Amino acid sequence: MTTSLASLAEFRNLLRSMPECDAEAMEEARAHNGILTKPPGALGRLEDLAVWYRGWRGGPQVEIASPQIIVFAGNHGVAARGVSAFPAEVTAQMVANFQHGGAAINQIARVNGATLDVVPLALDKPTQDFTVASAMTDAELLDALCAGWDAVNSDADLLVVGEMGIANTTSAAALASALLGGGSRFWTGRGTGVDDAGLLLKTKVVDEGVALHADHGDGLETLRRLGGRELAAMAGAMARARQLRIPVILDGFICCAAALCLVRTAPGALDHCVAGHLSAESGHRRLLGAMDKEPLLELNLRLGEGSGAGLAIGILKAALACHAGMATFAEAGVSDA
Ligand SMILES: Cc1cc2ncn([C@H]3O[C@H](COP(=O)(O)O)[C@@H](O)[C@H]3O)c2cc1C
Ligand SMILES: O=C(O)c1cccnc1
Repeated sequence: MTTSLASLAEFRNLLRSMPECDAEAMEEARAHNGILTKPPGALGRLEDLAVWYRGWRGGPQVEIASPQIIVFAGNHGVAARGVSAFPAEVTAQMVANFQHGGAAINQIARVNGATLDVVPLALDKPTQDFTVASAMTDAELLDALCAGWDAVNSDADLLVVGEMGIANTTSAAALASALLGGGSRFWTGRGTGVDDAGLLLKTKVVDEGVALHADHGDGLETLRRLGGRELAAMAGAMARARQLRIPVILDGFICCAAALCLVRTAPGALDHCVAGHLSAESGHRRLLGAMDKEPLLELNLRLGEGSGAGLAIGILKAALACHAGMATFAEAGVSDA
């Protein structure tokens, strides 16, 4: 089945008419939490996660059996400005590493029972340097959104989207700065580990991009101007997951910058997403705050690839396993309060 989007206008329309969560399934899940053999609320956020998950899946499904992780890779024209501690060729080299099973995300996917798909996006054709032009044309943005949209497995019951793209923390900082304001230095972090001089240069580059492209449209148009193919593909995949009622775990700063573009195009577009972790990239806490998301984990990761979200799959699986597998007070013969 081909599911590709015909136009950016179609994507915008779809985003504004996405399915909502099933209030009845949520109510049922809440009531079920209340009769399990534990003090009320004692499983904390695990209880909320079970309610949220069941609300998005609807119906009686109570276990997570088929999580999918997709890593999208893209190259950035702005890398030529020297904003990363690593050279641009690392993007393609890491794609090969993902394909051979040698990256962090391969191990995290395996131990959490998730499939891992790797989708390189025109790696030999970097986006335009956003300090001189729009990163992508309309057609390039649409292609990348479609790549994300089409990569989602409709049989998956949970989705994590990750990325690989040297210089993409610069792009993510520019998106956050353009869409949320507050000044580029609030959003610009060290990424792969630039030194103080590198951070200064990176902040200046973000400033230049924002000066050229801010206030020129909605989240999607900002994504076209300041984003990258892998960010757009992540956005396309998150939107497709919403259409399929597949809950999504958000990863770090870059994934969240892509997500921000969706919610700045259609409010409510991220209601099916939960924040997997707090990245050590400096702007992430503020970015999560702007999206009203509370991270599940804080492990000082600053990697991307979907790593923090991939780790949170285990938390969500445990939440659903408790919800479905625990005995009720009546079943276990345990005295109720
Ligand atoms: C070997 C290696 C593996 C990675 N895996 C994820 N990233 C992460 O680092 C990059 C963003 O940082 P910056 O904006 O500073 O380039 C992205 O590719 C991101 O996924 C990696 C980076 C490197 C070097
Ligand atoms: O938080 C992230 O996604 C991140 C941070 C640093 C480098 N790469 C990714």
